[in-house]
Amino acid sequence: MEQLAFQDVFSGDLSQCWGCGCHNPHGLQIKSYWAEEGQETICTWQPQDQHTAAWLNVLSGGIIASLIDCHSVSTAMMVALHDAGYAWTSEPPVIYITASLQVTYLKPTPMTSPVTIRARVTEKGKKKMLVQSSLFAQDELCARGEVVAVRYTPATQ
Ligand SMILES: CCCCC/C=C\C/C=C\C/C=C\C/C=C\CCCC(=O)SCCNC(=O)CCNC(=O)[C@H](O)C(C)(C)COP(=O)(O)OP(=O)(O)OC[C@H]1O[C@@H](n2cnc3c(N)ncnc32)[C@H](O)[C@@H]1OP(=O)(O)O
Repeated sequence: MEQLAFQDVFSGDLSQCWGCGCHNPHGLQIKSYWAEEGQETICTWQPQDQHTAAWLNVLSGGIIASLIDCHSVSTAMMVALHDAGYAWTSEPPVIYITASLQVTYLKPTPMTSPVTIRARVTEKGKKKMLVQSSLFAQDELCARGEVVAVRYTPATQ
């Protein structure tokens, strides 16, 4: 049986996210998994020709930022659920959104092979989490990310 990804349990609006919504046909449709339950997460994604920066075989920095954003916020949400003792395999009862996103581009990222992002939560506050990540291509570290994810409470609640 295929392994369940974090994004497979998002439905409704969450499943339409451009970076990670599994029901957005125009989006990146990333899939995130535990590398180590409750601690580290992993996402592997294959770039397509249209994701190029101006040079052929160099991945767009904006796409890299989106990959890091979505994988990191998904990680924050799943770590929050894990810490609260909830199963993460059904629609999440808490939502995190991006408060800040910082990307450091270390090397051009090639597009001929999949990129892999590994993330972990390095600081936990009552309402916010700091998620640090590394993006690799062909086993080389090409970018680093730092995302502040904040628990989102709709105004109507
Ligand atoms: C905005 C509507 C979003 C609708 C939600 C829909 C979908 C959610 C999406 C995804 C969830 C599903 C899967 C995950 C994957 C996808 C990732 C994509 C996510 C996005 O693409 S989403 C769009 C871009 N995103 C925004 O559109 C945010 C606009 N913005 C705001 O909505 C507010 O700005 C908010 C909520 C961020 C904070 O507002 P707030 O009132 O809750 O914050 P508050 O003041 O209470 O702070 C609480 C603690 O966060 C710290 N804090 C706050 N802001 C900070 C910052 N910028 N940097 C560092 N720390 C910060 C404070 O310092 C305090 O920290 P401490 O607790 O330690 O004092």
